[in-house]
Amino acid sequence: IYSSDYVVNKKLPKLITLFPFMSIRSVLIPPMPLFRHYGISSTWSKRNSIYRHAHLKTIIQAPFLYGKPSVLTSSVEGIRQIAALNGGFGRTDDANGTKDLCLLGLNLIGAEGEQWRRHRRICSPAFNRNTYRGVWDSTVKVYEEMIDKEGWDSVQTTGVVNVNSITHKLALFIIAINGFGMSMTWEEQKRDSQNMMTLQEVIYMVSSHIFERSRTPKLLYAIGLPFFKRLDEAYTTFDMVMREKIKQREDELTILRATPGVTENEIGDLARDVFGCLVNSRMGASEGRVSMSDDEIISNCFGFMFAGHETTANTLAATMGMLAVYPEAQEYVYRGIVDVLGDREPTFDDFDSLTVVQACFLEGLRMFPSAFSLFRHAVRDATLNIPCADDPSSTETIHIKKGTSVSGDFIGLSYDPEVFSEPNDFNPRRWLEKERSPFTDEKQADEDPTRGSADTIDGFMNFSIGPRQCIGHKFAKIEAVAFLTHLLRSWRIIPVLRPSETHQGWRARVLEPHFVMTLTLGNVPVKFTHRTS
Ligand code: HEM
Repeated sequence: IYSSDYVVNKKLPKLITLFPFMSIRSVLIPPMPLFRHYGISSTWSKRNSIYRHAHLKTIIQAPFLYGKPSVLTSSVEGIRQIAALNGGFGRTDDANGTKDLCLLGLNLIGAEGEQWRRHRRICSPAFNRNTYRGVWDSTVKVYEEMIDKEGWDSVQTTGVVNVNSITHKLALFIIAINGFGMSMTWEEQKRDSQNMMTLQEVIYMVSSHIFERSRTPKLLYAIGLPFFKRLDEAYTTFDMVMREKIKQREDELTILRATPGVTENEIGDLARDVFGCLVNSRMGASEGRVSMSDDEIISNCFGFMFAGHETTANTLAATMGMLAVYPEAQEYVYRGIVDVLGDREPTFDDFDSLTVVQACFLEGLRMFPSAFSLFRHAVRDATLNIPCADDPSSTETIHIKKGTSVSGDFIGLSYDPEVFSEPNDFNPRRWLEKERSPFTDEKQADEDPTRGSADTIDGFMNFSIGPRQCIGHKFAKIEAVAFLTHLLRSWRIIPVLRPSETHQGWRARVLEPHFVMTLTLGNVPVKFTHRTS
């Protein structure tokens, strides 16, 4: 069933399953390994082991009850090839949910070909130093508000805190502030006298029910079920607020542009966030620049919310969870922060020097790749040339028929011991090979001219690679580094253990993700103890 119509190489090892890993049935039906149904979390539960016998680190996943066979690869070269723009693999597909993300109009995530190029050309300049400074500053502001409103400033130890709820709120706020130009406060807002949803509720609702919105038949709205009424209200309000914001920002920019003597820098200041840059890009359209419609601006902001909220929040929660499991790594990161800052407050300009915090976040992302798979399908008959695992100097060509799904497995890659030694250990130091380790001789470390960069490790792709690489990767890193630096310099993260539970036992119980569109963590219970206590 799988060799002739889809994948041509019969030699590839096949993992026979009941359904495809990535299918609605895999999400809905709990795993039953006895019946060869492993569920959507298969690549996590098997980590790298499914490739152990595959001499190409590439297998065919062959469902026998329902669905088409697909190719799954954790090979660095394989993932590079499927991520390339002209390699014969496309992203947008009904099956992988990208089309749902265009429910408000075309955007960067859902576009292909020339349309994608246009969106990327307009969106890329919006991720600039001004925006990043805004991301840092707003993260610090939200952090300070959190400390104040949660009452942490008057205690030495907090009660049990679910880290995940903090990081989700933080990440959503930072996207709303910098992606849509909205203002958000940590304290819950109150509804007005007409009981209209607050802006926070609107944003929560819109960001967490994308698939319900795109896949539910209109009839359910017509019946007037309360949930769908609220969903409708949220989406309608979101659309209205965004249109008003576009108009308002456009008016401000028009006035500024018409003022004699105003420099491009001053205009840039007003277009200070991603949203402002998208609006501003349109103002130059008459000068021959490419531009976007209102719908496309709104849809792109919506896309940033989807792409940047859960991913950043889950990675931050996982990183903090791992820091709780590995207190010595936490002390290492703390000492790295003190090395850079001493007693003074961190600023955006410290970002490049805070390599140890960057490393900590990258290590969290390696161990929990929130975007866990690179979904592609062959848009024509295509080939992959993959080095053999047992002899990397020889390659094998895999022929793939048009229409076959091909996934890059970031979990398999991240836990491949040939790419990351001791992959089950949380080890931020691996990103800073040349960084001073606490055990290195002081003088020798100071003389090392290459010290100090959290460079990416060859083979790390959890922000993807190639032309469609995550446009928000630096946005996410800056947000994470600003938050973790502030938190870790004042607080120790301690896991809330059950009686006689070990740190590793806590890790196995708590840091076990579940999967929908992203790799997601549940409740991550910790305590924070002030470092002065
Ligand atoms: C830890 C956080 C993040 C992770 C792990 C992550 C991961 C990824 C990955 C793997 C892709 C490529 C998907 C593919 O090629 O099919 C991607 C694309 C994308 N990401 Fe992120 N992302 C993160 C944060 C963000 C943030 C904060 C934003 C926006 C503010 C963002 C916006 C996007 C967009 C718009 C794309 C599509 C780019 C294109 O197709 O040209 N991401 N992300």
